[in-house]
Amino acid sequence: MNKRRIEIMDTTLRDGEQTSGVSFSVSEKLTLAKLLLDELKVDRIEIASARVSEGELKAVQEITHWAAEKDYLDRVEILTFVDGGVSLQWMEKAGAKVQNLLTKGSLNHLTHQLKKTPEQHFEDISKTLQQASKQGIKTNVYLEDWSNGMRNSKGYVFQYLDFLTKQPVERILLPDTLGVLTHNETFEFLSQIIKRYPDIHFDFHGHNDYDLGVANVMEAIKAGCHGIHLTVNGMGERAGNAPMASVVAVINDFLPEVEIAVNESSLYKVSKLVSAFTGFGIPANKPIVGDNVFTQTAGIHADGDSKKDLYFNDLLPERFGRKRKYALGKTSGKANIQKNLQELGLTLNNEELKKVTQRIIELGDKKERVTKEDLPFIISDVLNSGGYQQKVFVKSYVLTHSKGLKPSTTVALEINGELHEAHAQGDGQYDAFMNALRKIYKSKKREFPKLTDYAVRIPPGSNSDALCETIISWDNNGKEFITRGLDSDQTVSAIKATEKMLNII
Ligand SMILES: CC(=O)SCCNC(=O)CCNC(=O)[C@H](O)C(C)(C)COP(=O)(O)OP(=O)(O)OC[C@H]1O[C@@H](n2cnc3c(N)ncnc32)[C@H](O)[C@@H]1OP(=O)(O)O
Repeated sequence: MNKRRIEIMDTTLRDGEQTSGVSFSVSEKLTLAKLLLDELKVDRIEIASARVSEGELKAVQEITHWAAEKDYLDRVEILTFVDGGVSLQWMEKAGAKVQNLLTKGSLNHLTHQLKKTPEQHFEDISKTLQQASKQGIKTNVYLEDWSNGMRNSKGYVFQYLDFLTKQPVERILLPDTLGVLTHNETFEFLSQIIKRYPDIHFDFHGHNDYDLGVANVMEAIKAGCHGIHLTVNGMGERAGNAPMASVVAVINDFLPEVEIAVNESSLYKVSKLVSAFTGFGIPANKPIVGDNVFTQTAGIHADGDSKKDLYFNDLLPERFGRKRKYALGKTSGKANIQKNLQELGLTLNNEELKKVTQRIIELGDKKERVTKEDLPFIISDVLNSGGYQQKVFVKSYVLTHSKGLKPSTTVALEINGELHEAHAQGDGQYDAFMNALRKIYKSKKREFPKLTDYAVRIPPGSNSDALCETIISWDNNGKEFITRGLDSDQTVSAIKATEKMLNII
């Protein structure tokens, strides 16, 4: 089958940055631009609105400098305004070569915001296009509020498109600016336009106000659109834009007639990086990239998977560089526990398995979070079998915190019956504690894992706000795991989580 190639334009760095509270630094924008084009392999990126700030200008200059060396300038776009050439001067300074000119796609916006007639607007646009051509800048044109335009002032939209399709324009960008379209309307409106102008390249830009972003993008492609606009993690103003990872999976799995260049296996990495740069956590249930989306929780599901992968769908985690997990909690059955024991290389007989399952269900009932790494401790406790022997003990420590002096600690650690002591300073008490441990492990030439995430919370369901839980993620030579500690003192709960880690590596 001859596949239809669709362009993916990522606008995380422009529309995504319009998420309230988000601002990328210059180096973050450059890092993401490189990752999006070189690794995720989107076709184009929109990286800023013109005129925004000095910092934005600097970021765009750095990206265009890099893009020029790679011959990517045609793939790097800037949102500009119909402002008598001010945005174009900004583009010149920034070294950018493609503008996405923001114009009015509804009579409502044109009349009330710009206070112009269609003829005046077209005249202004025509002058901007001529100026751009003189400067060697290519133009795509946004019809802002186009979706409402199609509902309420269709005559204006077609009058404008008749004008625009005769202008020196590369692509026409059709945004559902307020995320109001249904999937049926998206298909209907775009079909009408694409049939009328079959030789013009149209992009669709979907917002997610009704959670219809992905569905609308799908309909836009079916209607014959040539490009779509997406953001990583669905970042963007209000409810955000159509999210990259979900749309890519939908195209790959449900639209076999369509071809895209995006590299599925990089989606998770890019998503994590955007989350780290923006401080916007990825919801655990966000398709493809959320923490929980490849975790089976119900005992029946784990059982079906053990027998014949019965609860798998086409979204195999390995496609996205991820792994299937089996959660432990009150809906666990024996099969969940078995799956986790296999990973840890542990075996239990049927009787033991029942007892451990029962304890995990009890803990789940109390809203306690149980991780795979807790299993050895639970087994040891439940079976009191002596089968699991704790090897490493944090025997004693002193932590100091004082004004004007660096926090410091002295730690005594018992490893396989041998006592070690170390003293260290750090940026905080826990950092000092970790530095002391690192010293001991270095002197013993033992590996020490990297801490990759650290979260503190009051455990859900806990009646006391004096109790605190620290959940730490570790990476030991590519093997990732999580440990938890519970205490009334935040640092002590982190130390307890760390002691568990020392007994796992
Ligand atoms: C599709 C989208 O998401 S659109 C998002 C576009 N990007 C942004 O707005 C983010 C960056 N914006 C900014 O930094 C600022 O708004 C600037 C620099 C563009 C303008 O700032 P200010 O001069 O302070 O104006 P302010 O933001 O209050 O108002 C916007 C002005 O632009 C005008 N305007 C609105 N749309 C357009 C357009 N497509 N082209 C030109 N001017 C426009 C408005 O009518 C208003 O003009 P007025 O002050 O003469 O009434």
